[in-house]
Amino acid sequence: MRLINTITDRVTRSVNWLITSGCKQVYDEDANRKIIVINLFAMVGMSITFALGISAMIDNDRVLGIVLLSSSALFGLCKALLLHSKVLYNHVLAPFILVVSLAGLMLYLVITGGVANTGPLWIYVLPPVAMFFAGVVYGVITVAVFITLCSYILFAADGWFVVAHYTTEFKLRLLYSFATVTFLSAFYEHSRQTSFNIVKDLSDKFEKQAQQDILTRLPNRRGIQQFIEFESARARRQKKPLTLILCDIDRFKRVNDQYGHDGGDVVLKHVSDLFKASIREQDGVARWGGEEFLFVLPDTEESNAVVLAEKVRETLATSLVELQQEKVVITASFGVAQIDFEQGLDKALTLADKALYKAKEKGRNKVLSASSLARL
Ligand SMILES: Nc1nc2c(ncn2[C@@H]2O[C@H](COP(=O)(O)OP(=O)(O)OP(=O)(O)O)[C@@H](O)[C@H]2O)c(=O)[nH]1
Repeated sequence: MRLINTITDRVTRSVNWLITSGCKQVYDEDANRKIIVINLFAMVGMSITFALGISAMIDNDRVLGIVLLSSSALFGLCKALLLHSKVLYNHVLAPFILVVSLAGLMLYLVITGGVANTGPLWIYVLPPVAMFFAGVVYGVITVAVFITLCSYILFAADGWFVVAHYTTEFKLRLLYSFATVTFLSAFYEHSRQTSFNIVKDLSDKFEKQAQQDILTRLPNRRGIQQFIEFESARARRQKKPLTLILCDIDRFKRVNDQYGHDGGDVVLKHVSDLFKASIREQDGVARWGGEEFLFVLPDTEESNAVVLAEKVRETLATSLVELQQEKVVITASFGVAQIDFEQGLDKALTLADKALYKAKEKGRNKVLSASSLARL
């Protein structure tokens, strides 16, 4: 049983690796989905053309055999390109080779008729594949070039170029039906792309909303998380300091009790606007909880963060907020802690929280740093 599980697990992982090679996190979902289809198409195309090529060779049809085996090799090349993530633009190069080799193979089948004149039946594969891999514009251009070449080969060059014999009705209907399939494929791909873009825009909008606090327009806890992780990684890599300031509005419950929830919201907006205006472009500030805010200050030592917190504290305390025709003084307390990368982010947050608690304890409207706690 364990052996079967191990084998199933290995097979699943190998198949997964084979069909997802070339996918990258930096590409959007649609691009990665295309890469998976390219992988599948290249593998299926490589296998089928290889089998047909060997069969043609056995039947002594050397030219068809060589063409099919060459196509198989080109499909294999697409797969190999996707396996090598270091090849630049491999996700563009692979579908290009795939579409061009497919078009070449289809032209060959039209010219020679393939097996018993059934070759042209395969050309309907080209429009949906070209549209999907190259997009509507390049797909239509590719298919237009293909139809032009086909028309020339079937009509103008007839007699010396086309090896297979087709009736004029067959040739005309082949081109009409091919043009119809092309139109339908372009229409389908355009609708698919449009629907994808609408869904993506909506999903981006919802994602943004989920990361932003509606009242203050500041990032919320979830929204600042990515920024903290990114800046932590950068600070650790570049051996630069990164400091956090946790801030809590003083006696906010009283504001709510006295001026109502709407009055409290006005204060939250006032404080947020003031915080946003106080930081540098590279800094981040978020609404961490109800009346709690978190500043993330890259390339800043704890002592410098204390200076900034002092400045913000003083500006807030001196900028009065108008609530029900009254000018109200709003103050806040601040806890500052530099991240020690040996101890991690959570430890710095705990220290900042402790410093903030101490600042409240010492009478509020104060700034305290984590390192000053030891001296208290
Ligand atoms: N208006 C408003 N109030 C909120 C919001 N989120 C949290 N609050 C209120 O904020 C208040 C926080 O009160 P406490 O945690 O007791 O703290 P405090 O009154 O600020 O006292 P200290 O922190 O000790 O100075 C609570 O009454 C919450 O209901 C919000 O979005 N809008």
